[in-house]
Amino acid sequence: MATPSELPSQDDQPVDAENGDGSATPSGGAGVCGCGGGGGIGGIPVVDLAVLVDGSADERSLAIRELGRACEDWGFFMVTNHGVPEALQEAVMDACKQLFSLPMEEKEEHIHAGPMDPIRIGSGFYSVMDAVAFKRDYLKMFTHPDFHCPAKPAILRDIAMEYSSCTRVLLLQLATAISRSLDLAGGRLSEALNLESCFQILVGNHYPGCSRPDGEAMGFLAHSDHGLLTLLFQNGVDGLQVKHDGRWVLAKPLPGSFFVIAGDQMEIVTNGRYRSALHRVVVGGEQARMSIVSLIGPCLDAVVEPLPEMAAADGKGLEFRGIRYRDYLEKQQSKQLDEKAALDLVRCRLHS
Ligand SMILES: O=C(O)CCC(=O)C(=O)O
Ligand SMILES: [Fe+2]
Repeated sequence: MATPSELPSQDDQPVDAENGDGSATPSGGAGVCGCGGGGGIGGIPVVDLAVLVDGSADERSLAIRELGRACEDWGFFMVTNHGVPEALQEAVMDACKQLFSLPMEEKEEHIHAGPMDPIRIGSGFYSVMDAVAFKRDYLKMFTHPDFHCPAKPAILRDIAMEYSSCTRVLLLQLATAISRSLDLAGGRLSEALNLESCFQILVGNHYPGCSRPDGEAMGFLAHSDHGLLTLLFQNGVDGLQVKHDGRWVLAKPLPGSFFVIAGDQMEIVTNGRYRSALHRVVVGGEQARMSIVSLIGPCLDAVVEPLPEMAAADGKGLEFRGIRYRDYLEKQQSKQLDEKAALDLVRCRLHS
């Protein structure tokens, strides 16, 4: 359970990445360029996948440069025109909602699961404010290379399988473009991390609404994700915040977009050039918040270490030691969430 010091304080309030009228639009325009944000009004970068994949050669190379800047400056961006059907997103959200409302005995067998079990259902109390407890319920399921899914609700299986494969394609496309943004061949990251056998999980997060609309509390403590890339969408209730330039920024999605979050394996393999993004969830409104996460990491047996090209390129030497992703995951999952402390397990030297 979080201590009061983990609650957002007055001077820790997020900067709104929106335009003052409640809308969030890409600050640079989403036209032909693949990434419309990052400059101007300080918005979260926006990457247009259609431009990245199908644009002219010039448009693609500009989009890749801007994607690289988004990874370097934020480790967090939105992706639009991503090709994942909206109906599929709604279906997966709905199926997860059904799972959370099942009676306890229907979920029992997965509630006592350990961090490396392929299906886990749990609840985490993260904070208390004025005796009001805020809670996060979650479902975690491993979906690749082997697909696992709770038996109930029955509709979840096919939907989750489809959503998992659709979002895996998208995440692998982004990994290829990110590889290019590092001046490497498109397949370099995939080859180094054996992404053909990538580890993938789907996570459903549910933060129940609260009858005290003035209350605000942590739904999910500040952390970075353990994998390579995380894709996330929400049910229309804001709460996700990302740390940028030392300040918390409220993440407001463009309609139809996903958030993409760089994880710890991205930081290791790029030798710190693309750092994992610190993010958290602050909840407290009357409406329940839900988010659906699809995360890919390296193959569980891949030893993740800085690419030699990256270590040589910046001349600062190796920032991280190699580690098998499975070992990293086990260690990270068995510890209390503590911002980016898990990365210290593999840090060669603490940078200033
Ligand atoms: O609910 C959210 O928006 C964030 C969830 C998250 O950070 C996670 O599942 O790792
Ligand atoms: Fe996360």
